[in-house]
Amino acid sequence: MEVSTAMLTAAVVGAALVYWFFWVMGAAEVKGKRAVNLKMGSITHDKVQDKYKQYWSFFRRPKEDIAAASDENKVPAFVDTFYNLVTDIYEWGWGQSFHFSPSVPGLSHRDATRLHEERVADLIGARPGHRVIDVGCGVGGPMRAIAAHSGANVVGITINEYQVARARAHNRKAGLDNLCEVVCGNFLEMPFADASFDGAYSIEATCHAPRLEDVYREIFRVLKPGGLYVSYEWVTTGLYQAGNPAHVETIRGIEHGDALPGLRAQHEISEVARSVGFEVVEERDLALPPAGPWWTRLKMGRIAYWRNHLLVSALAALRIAPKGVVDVHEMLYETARHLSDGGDTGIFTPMHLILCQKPIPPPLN
Ligand SMILES: C=C(CC[C@@H](C)[C@H]1CC[C@H]2C3=CC[C@H]4[C@H](C)[C@@H](O)CC[C@]4(C)[C@H]3CC[C@]12C)C(C)C
Ligand SMILES: C[S@@+](CC[C@H](N)C(=O)[O-])C[C@H]1O[C@@H](n2cnc3c(N)ncnc32)[C@H](O)[C@@H]1O
Repeated sequence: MEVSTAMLTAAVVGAALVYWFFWVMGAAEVKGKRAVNLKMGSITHDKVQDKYKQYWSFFRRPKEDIAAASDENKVPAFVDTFYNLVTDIYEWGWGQSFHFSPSVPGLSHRDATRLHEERVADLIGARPGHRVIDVGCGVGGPMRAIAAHSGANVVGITINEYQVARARAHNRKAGLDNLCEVVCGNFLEMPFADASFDGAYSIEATCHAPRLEDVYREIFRVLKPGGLYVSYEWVTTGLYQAGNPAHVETIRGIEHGDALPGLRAQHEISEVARSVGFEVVEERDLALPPAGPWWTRLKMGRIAYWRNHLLVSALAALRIAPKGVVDVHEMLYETARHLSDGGDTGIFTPMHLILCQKPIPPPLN
């Protein structure tokens, strides 16, 4: 082979490899969000690393400090920063639904996710003509599944402006913008009238509230009497021992890498629900057998993590992605380790289900 032919072949093969690495492999989980499109929400390129450092130093403090009265109002702002930093990486590496689900033999992750979401619609009896609120809606994966499955109108609320834009774009693309609406706001002070929703749900979102009672009280307020509310809560289980250093490290790791002001214990959830006026209809941990482990999806991704690390490092070096993206990606890698330790030991569950009803007041005589 002539030298020029060999060089040309090498160039073509090289170009094909780069294309495959960045554009084909770059779309790790769902086609549509590619590594080359990783932005960091509404943070400008030059501010990403600083914002990441601010986030990290806030959430790494002892949880008593985070919960201190003076800081409670700051939590939603840091949660907003967190979602600016992670939203694109989540979409790229996980999909449009930012939650876990029990693995189901024979079902893909996508189908198991959809099943976990449709369960919510069925539990609250969502149906055409109903107006349902999605508290902490992310980029709207669950909202679209629930609207499509039930025919109900769904209004999502998220603290993060970037997620609002992503969710609206996905709703339009899926042809569901007639049923799905997204609002930017704080779920601790929702911009909705009293008794304006027929049903409500939250999927792995209320764990971001410094005090669970504040968000549950708001949900109670906007629900119509008789309306049902279901939530998948992140909690420590009865197996967690506060005196066991390995347990403490796992739970602290989950809190730091997921913008959580402090995980609650499983038994606290129904106490809080009742304290704001709800009747508890059902409560159980969906992670318990016979459910398949929710954390295997995290473990199976080792090679994908390594590939993703190489990709984000290359993109940051080429200045296509902001420099801080590598730090954020490393933080998520560590978080995935703590989450799967939480699953292996059984000290943590992200799917403690609580189904509540707002009582109908007795008629006045
Ligand atoms: C409910 C919450 C988020 C839950 C999950 C959707 C996310 C928790 C940890 C995330 C991830 C960890 C590792 C990432 C990996 C290093 C990267 O290459 C690709 C994306 C990850 C898999 C990422 C995806 C989303 C999570 C599983 C919290 C915040 C309350
Ligand atoms: C892990 S994501 C889950 C998103 C969605 N439920 C899903 O399963 O795809 C948590 C969501 O809660 C939202 N959130 C956290 N704190 C909030 C607050 N104070 N007000 C409104 N939304 C909040 C985040 O912006 C994010 O959309």
